[in-house]
Amino acid sequence: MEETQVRFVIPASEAESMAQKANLPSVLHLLPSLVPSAQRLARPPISNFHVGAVGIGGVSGRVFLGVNVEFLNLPLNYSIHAEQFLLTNLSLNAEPSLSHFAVSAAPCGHCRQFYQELRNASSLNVLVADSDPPTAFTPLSHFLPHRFGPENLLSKHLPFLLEPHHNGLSFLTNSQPNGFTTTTNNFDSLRYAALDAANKSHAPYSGCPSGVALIDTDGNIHKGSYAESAAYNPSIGPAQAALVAYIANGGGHGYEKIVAAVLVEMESAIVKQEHAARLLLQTISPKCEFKVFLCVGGTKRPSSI
Ligand SMILES: O=c1ccn([C@H]2C[C@H](O)[C@@H](CO)O2)c(=O)[nH]1
Ligand SMILES: [Zn+2]
Repeated sequence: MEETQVRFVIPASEAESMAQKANLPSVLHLLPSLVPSAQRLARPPISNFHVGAVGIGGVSGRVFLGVNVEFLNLPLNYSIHAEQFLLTNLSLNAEPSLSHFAVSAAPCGHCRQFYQELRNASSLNVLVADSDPPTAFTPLSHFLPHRFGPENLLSKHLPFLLEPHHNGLSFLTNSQPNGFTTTTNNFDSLRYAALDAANKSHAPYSGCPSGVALIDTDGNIHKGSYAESAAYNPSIGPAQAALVAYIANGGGHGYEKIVAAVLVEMESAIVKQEHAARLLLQTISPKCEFKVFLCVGGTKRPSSI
């Protein structure tokens, strides 16, 4: 597969014709064949270990890519695993479920845990493409038996990760901080994009949803929603999620093009993203102007829509 053909989201019809052209019986067979192309899109300047994950949306049949992303000069736990990138990519494209994915190396324990957030976690099919011939698709429950997951903490009637919901957040009146002098004239769009991302955030454990929106020098906005794990630590922060969008939307090789960022989180939040998000964004793009807007509303348990 030529690299130029591969994007982070492949429409279902295109995936089908790619499978046909490659003489593959179905799009499921295409997933492992795209793994090497995904690996080439990874950004691991610390490990130089390229991980690629390729999954198929359970509803649309679109094919989604995920790659690992590491950040120089930051602690390792700011990194994004390819499997986390993949789920974030589905989320930002409003794909409500994942049925199969292929990945270049066995998913680590942290990723096995993160995938427990999906309603179909046990029957999600995983193919590890590092052996020749590759192993067959195998249910995630094989990789993580006796799991800890959302059911340990929450009712199963609540929306799971990727399932549509709205957190009911809105801005405090006069929430524009004094002295915010963004050089972009799309500032209001940035603020509302971050609010939209916060409203889509999956934060049922803390009740503290949040979202980040970035703007680049071309005026493109990239937004990401905070997504929690029942086991807390595998959660993905809103700035990481927005960087997934930046990369998946074809943002440049580096991050210097990111000129401004807005975080929206709740005034009453007991889990705050502000410091971690600022540290991440200003480390990778030192000139990035970073502001926080507080919001109110929301319920501890998001409502399904
Ligand atoms: O399940 C895994 C395990 C590791 N990595 C990445 C994280 C880091 O960037 C590099 C080395 O661990 O590989 C993943 O993307 N997925
Ligand atoms: Zn992992």
